[in-house]
Amino acid sequence: MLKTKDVTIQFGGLTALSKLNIEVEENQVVGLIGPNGAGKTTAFNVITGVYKPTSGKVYFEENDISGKKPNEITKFGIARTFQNIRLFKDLTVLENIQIAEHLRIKSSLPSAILGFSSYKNEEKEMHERAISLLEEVDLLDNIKDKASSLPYGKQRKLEIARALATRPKLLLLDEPAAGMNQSETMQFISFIEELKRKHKISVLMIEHHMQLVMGICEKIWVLDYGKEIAKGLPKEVQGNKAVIEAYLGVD
Ligand SMILES: Nc1ncnc2c1ncn2[C@@H]1O[C@H](COP(=O)(O)OP(=O)(O)OP(=O)(O)O)[C@@H](O)[C@H]1O
Repeated sequence: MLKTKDVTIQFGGLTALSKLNIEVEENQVVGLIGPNGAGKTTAFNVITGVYKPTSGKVYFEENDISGKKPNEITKFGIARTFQNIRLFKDLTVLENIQIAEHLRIKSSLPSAILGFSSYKNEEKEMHERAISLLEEVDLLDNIKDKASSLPYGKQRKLEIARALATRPKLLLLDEPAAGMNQSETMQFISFIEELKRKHKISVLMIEHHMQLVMGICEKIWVLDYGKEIAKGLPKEVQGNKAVIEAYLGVD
């Protein structure tokens, strides 16, 4: 479903990504790991249209999406969360979801202004869907709270619900378990599995928490200095010499 073909990104003299070839298949949870500065977030930024590849291509369901704008890529069916949570902090929990839903609303502005029934129906449907998403991430009791007032773990879940509101086929999660304790992290495994089943999505996840990555990902790509150093099943990657050396910083 997602394929990067020899994606390279240069920032001045720095090659942040070098000939990256990642693949995510339908209904798969894939991990993207590697030491700090390896290029993981840069890979997300290329896939979601924040950066244009210097060379190489990104394909999603056979469409060439390289260099398309982030809002176009959302419409293809890719949504993401950020390493540093990005919510509309002064808006309520519900409003954060509604904004995301409006990104994909079908009615045109004139029909919205004139209050045509198609628009009203869509509004009603969107409201119901927002409520069901918030119920799914256990935020129904916080619906009127400002996003900034939520504890950290709930903000992360709101960000995921907001991403789901755009009805993605592929969800990119950038360090979703950062700041979670051990038991929250373990619960997060079943949370993601449930999302995958219910929304029929694939997930590409950057994560440093190895137990989570090994417990949830069907396939793992490992980057170091912008290059793929290993890929495979969790147990294959875990025992890979290059991976162990990259993490230990051995030359
Ligand atoms: N906009 C930019 N301009 C210049 N250099 C950048 C830019 N974005 C990323 N880089 C550089 O590219 C390299 C890869 O960074 P990136 O953030 O993708 O790494 P990462 O694997 O996500 O690291 P971390 O685990 O610390 O988040 C780093 O050397 C970073 O400084």
